Amino acid sequence: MAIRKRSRHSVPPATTIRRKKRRRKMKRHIVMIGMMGAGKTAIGSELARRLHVPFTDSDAEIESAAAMSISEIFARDGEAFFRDRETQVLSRILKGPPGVVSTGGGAWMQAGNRELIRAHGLSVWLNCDLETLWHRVRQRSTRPLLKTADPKGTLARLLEQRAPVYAGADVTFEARADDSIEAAATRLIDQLRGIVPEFPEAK
Ligand SMILES: Nc1ncnc2c1ncn2[C@@H]1O[C@H](COP(=O)(O)OP(=O)(O)OP(=O)(O)O)[C@@H](O)[C@H]1O
Ligand SMILES: O=C(O)C1=C[C@@H](O)[C@@H](O)[C@H](O)C1
Ligand SMILES: [Mg+2]
Repeated sequence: MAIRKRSRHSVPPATTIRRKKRRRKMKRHIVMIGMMGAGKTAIGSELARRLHVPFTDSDAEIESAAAMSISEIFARDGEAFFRDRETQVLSRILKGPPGVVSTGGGAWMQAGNRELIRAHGLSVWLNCDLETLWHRVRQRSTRPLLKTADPKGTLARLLEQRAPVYAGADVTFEARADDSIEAAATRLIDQLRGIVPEFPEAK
């Protein structure tokens, strides 16, 4: 049987086409860090959806493992207990398949967690101003650290203490009060595309 040679202009075999269409795989996690209300969960889940990668939220994982809300865990077992669980859960998530991981607002404050995150992912600080944070968190009573006589003052103090440590993240994303979650995710994707070499194509 005669074997026909492919011309320079012929259509490539189906296998080549499939290989070209296959999505680029992320090699490391993208880890969202920052204050409560900065949008780690909201923007993180939108980012994961657009990149077609798994999304995990450390707060949600702790709550489902304990079958209790974070407020209940703080009230029954205390903050130190919660922080231990947070480290365990983060370690498990970060050793799993790469995706977008949203952390709790205090996770980056522990040196051991920062090491863990640096070993497995790219950290992204959602930098957000106090007024925007307050506007977002004041409606809901799900943040135990804000159950004080002056929650806005507490939020301001936490922001002041934490901002210099958050600033050690690999990437700083300037969260804007007037962005929608979708618009923020689009800006973040554009910013990350220039930083992450194997960045997957986004929707
Ligand atoms: N542009 C925006 N970016 C982020 N969040 C927004 C935006 N606009 C509105 N929101 C709302 O603000 C809230 C942000 O809270 P979110 O739970 O995502 O914060 P978080 O950083 O995960 O906080 P926590 O540390 O408490 O988990 C959500 O209710 C979200 O719907
Ligand atoms: O800022 C923090 O320390 C916290 C933020 C939330 O995500 C939760 O992890 C918890 O309420 C503590
Ligand atoms: Mg969250």
